[in-house]
Amino acid sequence: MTTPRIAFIGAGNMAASLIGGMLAQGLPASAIRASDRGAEQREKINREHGIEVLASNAEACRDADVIVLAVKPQVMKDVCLDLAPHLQAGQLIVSIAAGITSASLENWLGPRAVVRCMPNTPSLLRLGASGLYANARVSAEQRQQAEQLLSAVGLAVWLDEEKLIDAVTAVSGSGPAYFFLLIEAMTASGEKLGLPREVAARLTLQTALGAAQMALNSDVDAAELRRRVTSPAGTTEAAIKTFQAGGFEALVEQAVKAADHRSAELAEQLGQ
Ligand SMILES: NC(=O)C1=CN([C@@H]2O[C@H](COP(=O)(O)OP(=O)(O)OC[C@H]3O[C@@H](n4cnc5c(N)ncnc54)[C@H](OP(=O)(O)O)[C@@H]3O)[C@@H](O)[C@H]2O)C=CC1
Ligand SMILES: O=C(O)[C@@H]1CCC=N1
Repeated sequence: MTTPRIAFIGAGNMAASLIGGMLAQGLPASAIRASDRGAEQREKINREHGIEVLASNAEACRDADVIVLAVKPQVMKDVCLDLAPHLQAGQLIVSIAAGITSASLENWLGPRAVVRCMPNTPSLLRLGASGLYANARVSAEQRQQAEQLLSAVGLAVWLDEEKLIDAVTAVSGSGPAYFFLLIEAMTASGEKLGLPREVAARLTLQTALGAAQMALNSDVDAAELRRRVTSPAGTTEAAIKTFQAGGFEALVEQAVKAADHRSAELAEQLGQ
């Protein structure tokens, strides 16, 4: 397959993570263009990634094979309505916005091949996790193009049901922030116990990395790996009992459900 020309509309945090990951994977900088309304942001992305970053969304899209819509959900409608007259036949629209349905995008852009995708920021390190959903207009070649782009920056999983993008958003789209919160809390706790902050942070991070690698490479599940750390009447048991007494699992479930709910709510609020 030839290298697709990609245009990113909105060059913020998530676009930068995807662009950085794609370049690191070997995509030439000349294959990627972006646009952003902020002059400072345009300069920053151009400086950091060596790609062309334009002020005009329409110009960024000209002759692109794949157009990645990477603006906030709240401005998506206006961006799409402005862009619609400038789109060319055969262009694939990939939206990474939380909560904006493919039907809304087609209302604003006209009938289009649309892939909804929910990536996450570790894509920058090519350790991303994305869920993808294609509408019925997406051809087999376009499906492959979308998969090629997202699998270049990590795990890419297709979903048969668009509704499940809300769940992906709640688990892996927002997920890095949950782990960062745990890292922050564990580091602060280590510091309170007397460790220098830097030492507490490094121990926490290496433990997070080691635990994730172990779980990925193991043929037993996370619950069994946890049991293997937890000696009867030992220190881990004391900590786990405290987590459970505080309702840890139920709290995680509530938090993930809140993100899923918010994604559906965004679709209702912003989809008209
Ligand atoms: N951040 C994340 O972890 C993830 C985000 N997403 C989705 O990605 C999308 C982008 O999020 P994120 O990168 O965090 O947001 P950012 O605000 O960092 O990026 C969006 C960029 O688009 C610019 N922009 C706004 N309006 C326009 C316009 N009319 N034309 C061109 N550029 C414009 C913004 O400029 P300005 O700052 O001036 O508004 C900003 O630089 C969202 O829809 C979000 O749901 C999906 C997965 C993960
Ligand atoms: O918080 C948000 O709405 C976006 C979507 C997933 C991660 N960040």
